[in-house]
Amino acid sequence: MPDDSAPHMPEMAVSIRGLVKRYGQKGAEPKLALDHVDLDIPRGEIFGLLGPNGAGKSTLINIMAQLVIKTEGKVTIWGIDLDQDPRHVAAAIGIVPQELNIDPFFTPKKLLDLQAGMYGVPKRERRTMEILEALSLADKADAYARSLSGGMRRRLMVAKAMVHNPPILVLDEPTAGVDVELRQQLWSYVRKLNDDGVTVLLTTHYLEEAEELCDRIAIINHGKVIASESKAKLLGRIDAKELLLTLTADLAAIPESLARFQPELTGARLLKLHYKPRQTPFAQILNAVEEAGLEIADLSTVETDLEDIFLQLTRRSPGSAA
Ligand SMILES: Nc1ncnc2c1ncn2[C@@H]1O[C@H](COP(=O)(O)OP(=O)(O)OP(=O)(O)O)[C@@H](O)[C@H]1O
Repeated sequence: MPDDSAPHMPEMAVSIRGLVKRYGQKGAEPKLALDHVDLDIPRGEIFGLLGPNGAGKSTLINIMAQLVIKTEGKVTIWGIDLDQDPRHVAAAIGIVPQELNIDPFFTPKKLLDLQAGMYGVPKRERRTMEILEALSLADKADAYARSLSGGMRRRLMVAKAMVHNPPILVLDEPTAGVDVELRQQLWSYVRKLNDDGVTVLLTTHYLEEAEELCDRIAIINHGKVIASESKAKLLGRIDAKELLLTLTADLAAIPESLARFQPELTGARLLKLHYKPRQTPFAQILNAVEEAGLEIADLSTVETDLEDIFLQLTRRSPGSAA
């Protein structure tokens, strides 16, 4: 695990300024995939990068992984400028790609050894078994990779990305197409690595994953970062809640006096009201319901979730088709 006691630990694990990527296309205008992106990922956090398909997430990650060459801008990883010292940048970062490209005839132990060799980790400093243990793969250390389950293969990809002990781990869609149980397992591994001091950047399509796991979230759309803040702040952005009322008697028509709460009758006795908690005290709604002659048997409120915020932000952002 990264040595937390080391001096000169950067405040930001990743810092990006004015990052532009234009993909050249034969006979067509270049495709602007990243449009002056600024992004800071504080050390020690789990940071989620969200965005619709084609937003530019993979391009951003691939620039950090040095698989794609940027057009403009400055990328600093663990305090190191990508242009000045690409080799040390590569050493500071471990990437778990989306695809499970594992040679079926290697054993996990062999795979990690090869990877460590590739990164120039001296034999005596290799922690192959320690990493396999951390990812619950120790008992499969000598099994052929082809005999591993999908979940084990994914864990092996994480293990592979960690062999050179990078302080930053990047996971591209770690749980795409993965079942619920396995997703929970992977989340707990990511949390464990993070508890041990690893800064984690993950891209995801699953808003639930970001909500569950991330300290901070950036939303990218059409190559632009349209939000980047703590999860709590992001979730607090929308002042909107729903109140679900179960009434003691069937309701034929919604009383006019409740119109300001955009009421919806979702069942004979089920009434949904919308309100802005910062503007409307809860008691005011209950009074209005009582004055309208309705009797409440039960009630519950529904919080805004990341999905509402995501949809609102990506719809609002310029160039959006929605
Ligand atoms: N090699 C390329 N040549 C031309 N255009 C490309 C290339 N790679 C990506 N693009 C375009 O750049 C934009 C951003 O793509 P990118 O793959 O970074 O998006 P993404 O957010 O990762 O999407 P997804 O979630 O679908 O992987 C898209 O419009 C894509 O079509």
